[in-house]
Amino acid sequence: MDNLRVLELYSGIGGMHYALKESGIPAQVVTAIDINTTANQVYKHNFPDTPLWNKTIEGITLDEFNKLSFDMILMSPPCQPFTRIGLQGDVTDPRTKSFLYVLDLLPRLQRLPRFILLENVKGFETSSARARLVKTLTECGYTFQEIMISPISVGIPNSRLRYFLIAKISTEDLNTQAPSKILDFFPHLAESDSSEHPTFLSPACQGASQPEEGTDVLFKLETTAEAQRKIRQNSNLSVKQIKEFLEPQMEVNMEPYLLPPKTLLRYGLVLDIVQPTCRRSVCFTKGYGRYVQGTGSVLQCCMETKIESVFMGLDQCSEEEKLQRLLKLKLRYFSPREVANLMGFPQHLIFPEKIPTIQQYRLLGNSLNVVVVAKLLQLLVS
Ligand SMILES: C[S@@+](CC[C@H](N)C(=O)[O-])C[C@H]1O[C@@H](n2cnc3c(N)ncnc32)[C@H](O)[C@@H]1O
Repeated sequence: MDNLRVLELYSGIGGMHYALKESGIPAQVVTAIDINTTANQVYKHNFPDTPLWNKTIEGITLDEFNKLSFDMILMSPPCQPFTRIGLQGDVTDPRTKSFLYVLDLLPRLQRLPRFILLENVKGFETSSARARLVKTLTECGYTFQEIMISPISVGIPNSRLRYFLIAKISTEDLNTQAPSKILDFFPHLAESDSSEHPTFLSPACQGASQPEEGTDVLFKLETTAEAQRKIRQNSNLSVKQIKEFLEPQMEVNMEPYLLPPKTLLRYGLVLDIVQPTCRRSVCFTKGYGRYVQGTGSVLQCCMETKIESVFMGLDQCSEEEKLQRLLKLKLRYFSPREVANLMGFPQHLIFPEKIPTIQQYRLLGNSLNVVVVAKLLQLLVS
């Protein structure tokens, strides 16, 4: 396959670019676009040779897009209009404007890109923006699959349930498209008769129910409850332990990351605490390190202290005793490098020194799981 020309919209720190590299697909990002100057500094630092436009997407003309002549669009539009805890402004939220512009532009491009991958939060799947996306893709002749997936399903002990849509231009009669169903597991890619049309089958399906002969199996999937149960079972077995994602030097350098007494006293009972041997952690959001509740897990570093002995009757303790007990656990934040590890970023993602830790968490919290996207890209382009 020739090098694909890829347009990376809403590029942030380049999560999509890393996923593209990780996927092994021969490709080059011809342009990345984002308006966040801090994210752009990080992007530029790590991908100095990629043209990066510090512009609003809706300010770029059809002509400018046509000149880029791209085969693939990778994009993570702003998610605030769709988050369950937000106002859910959806298409009326000004932050959706640029995405609507992209949808408006797509049918008018001189040449439709062959592939599209979109990432967004849970909540997007029920939005009007998603309905418009699906309508546009259908009208343009794309076949697509929607998947809601978390890194746990690729063996990474971190929750980050996200909506993904992968779309491929199709010459098929649109009426024969597979009915749209949002999958909640990772389809496995099976050998396909035609290199043009991959077959997506669950492991449970392989060797069992083969696709009907002669069917276009672009996004044909085994979705029985039994198959899904087996996949979950299998994937749980292979989830790695948190310790595989930790930085060795943090053992001697954890002081700046320890939770301060005030935080322990105020939020001790609502912390999500994990140990190095755990096979789970909660999603790291952009507020990690600044806010405590619901922004990400914290790590217990002193394993001699039993967690039950700390929390048993804690709410009846005096403030002083409460603090003494909690301090014994040596709770710390994950470092940005460790968060990046749990999000599948390679070691060579470097934050320029001038980017403060809190900003690094912020940028990572806005980004995506690289391994999950890489696997989706392989599914899409194989
Ligand atoms: C969910 S984040 C995407 C993060 C990215 N995928 C990454 O790996 O870091 C959305 C990004 O869209 C950018 N953005 C929002 N509105 C924009 C617009 N109108 N034009 C260009 N970029 C925009 C934000 O600055 C932010 O970096």
